[in-house]
Amino acid sequence: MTSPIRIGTRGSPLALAQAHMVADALSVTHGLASEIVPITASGDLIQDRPLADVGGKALWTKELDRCLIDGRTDISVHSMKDVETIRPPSLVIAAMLKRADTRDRLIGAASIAALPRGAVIGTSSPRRSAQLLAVRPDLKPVTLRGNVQTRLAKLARGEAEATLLAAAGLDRLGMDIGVPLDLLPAPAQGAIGVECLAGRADLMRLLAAIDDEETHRCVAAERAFLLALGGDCHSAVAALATVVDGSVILRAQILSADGREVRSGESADPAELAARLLAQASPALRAMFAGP
Ligand SMILES: NCc1[nH]cc(CCC(=O)O)c1CC(=O)O
Repeated sequence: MTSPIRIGTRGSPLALAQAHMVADALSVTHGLASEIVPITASGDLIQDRPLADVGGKALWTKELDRCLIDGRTDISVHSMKDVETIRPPSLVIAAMLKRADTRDRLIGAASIAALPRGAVIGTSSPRRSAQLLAVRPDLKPVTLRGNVQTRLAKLARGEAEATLLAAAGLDRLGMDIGVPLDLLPAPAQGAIGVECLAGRADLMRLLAAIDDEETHRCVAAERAFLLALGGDCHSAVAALATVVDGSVILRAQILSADGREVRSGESADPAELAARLLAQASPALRAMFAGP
């Protein structure tokens, strides 16, 4: 390939940092030049409401997908956590970079236990608020949207006393803040995916060389679990796969919004685990999911 590879990305500082990581990998592995093409996603324009209320994960990918399909970009770089489980059939996630720290970090207190009674916690993630409420029912989750910098600015202005952010994102931004928590993360947290047109065999070959197979297998298992649950952006779902003796083991949980019901389990089979947790769940929790 002679012309630089055009890398479509969202324009937030985190998204740009991730796009540069993919550009570096292509440069190191193949000596290839690339060009970063920032694209505004509809999700970036909506800052005042939880995303779950305005259209979900497609808000992050729709414009990037359009650019690939129209040939304005060659590849898209995504936080895999923000990518819907069902993708357009003409696109394929051809590579995932080696996964970073999968944990959340708490910012604003030394631990969950150290938070003052009734503390206001800024997060728009149903998973994070349910997991917090499961251990501290007195806490008051409030919506806190925007990119990492925006959320931290809102925190500094006193919109909340504390917040949870992904360690991977903070690390990629060079922000050494917060304390890691041992909560089970969102499916695919910490993984960066590279997508291209399924018809571009030339690109798929290049991307295969920067793919981290273990990350890819684990994220695929976490996404298979999400797909089998039939969850949407309102459902609180956590999942983390690891490779143990060559096999993928998935640990996962589904939670009610108030954190009073938590169904957890472990399996080598994502669909089996989804079916098992749904079978254990109360009718109200099960109703949060479309099911297998
Ligand atoms: N939903 C926003 C989002 N998507 C991916 C990351 C962090 C990076 C990652 O998980 O790879 C973040 C920010 C956050 O949750 O703190």
